[in-house]
Amino acid sequence: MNLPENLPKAELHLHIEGTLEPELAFALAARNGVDLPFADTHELREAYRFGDLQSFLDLYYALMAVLRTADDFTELADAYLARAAAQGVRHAEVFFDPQAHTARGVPVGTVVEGLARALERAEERHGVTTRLIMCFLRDLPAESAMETLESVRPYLRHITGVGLDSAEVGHPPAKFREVYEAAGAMGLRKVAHAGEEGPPAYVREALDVLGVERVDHGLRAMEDPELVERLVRERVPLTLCPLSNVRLRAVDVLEDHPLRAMMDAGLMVTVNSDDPAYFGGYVGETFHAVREALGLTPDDLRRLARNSFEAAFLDDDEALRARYLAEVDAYTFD
Ligand SMILES: Nc1ncnc2[nH]cnc12
Ligand SMILES: [Zn+2]
Repeated sequence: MNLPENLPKAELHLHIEGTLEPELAFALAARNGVDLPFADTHELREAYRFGDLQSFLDLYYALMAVLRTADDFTELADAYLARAAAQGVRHAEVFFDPQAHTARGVPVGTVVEGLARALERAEERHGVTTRLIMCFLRDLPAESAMETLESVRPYLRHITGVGLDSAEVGHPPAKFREVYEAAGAMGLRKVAHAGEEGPPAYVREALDVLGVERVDHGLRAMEDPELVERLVRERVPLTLCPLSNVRLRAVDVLEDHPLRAMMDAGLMVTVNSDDPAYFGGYVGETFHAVREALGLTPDDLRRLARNSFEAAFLDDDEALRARYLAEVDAYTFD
């Protein structure tokens, strides 16, 4: 059955560590001899009530303790890709947080090679093409980000771009000017979280100082009409994550989410799942939820799916992008 939410799409805002389901967390904890401060998966799920971004990040980083070997990262990514494929994802650009692992003594090569093994066989196994994007933790010093960038030189063939995530307020994009310059010189594409909890000025800075090609979230850009006009004019893609915004209290309820208003304003928006194991749904479920809550039409959904492929880092394979766009156009809704 061709469910509307399963139409072909690209997922462009997905933290692989945020796909760690409680069941896999406990299985890896047992395998690696890691003690989790929760009795079982039920008790862990009970902890998924967040007041803001930081309260989520505290749990998100704590649970990563179970990820230790390259096989762990492969298994994590494989599980995500299987689920995503079942919900119509044809292309996934996957974020990971190297510093969250190296800080625990896991070598960056273990992380990259573990993830790359799953991503590189995903086309054959799941029918999903992939890109890998390494994110810097913005609440750590810029020097740490620069060292992290240097440390991945041996693995650059696996990495398409850099991003910026973690606690936003108080850590403006400009803090990472030199790091992004260096990343650009290494041929890496650039994105950054901005305007999730931070002000519209952070979105401008991400564009003007870091030179990002897409803005992750960008929600608070809506407070600044001039910025909106610019984002429309320059067709800057915004990778929205509506379920995340509700769970982290950026919006009260999904019905209040500005997605529809952003589309109406002419913004190039995409819909993504962010950290699906924590926020109540993968991207298909997210499409379903926004369709119900905001009354999106089949044409709206098709627009979102087209945007996702247009915003994807597929410039090295325009024929593939064209094929994906044709798949969106050919998809019929039940
Ligand atoms: N939504 C989010 N914002 C900032 N950092 C993150 N890391 C994982 N998910 C994140
Ligand atoms: Zn995110």
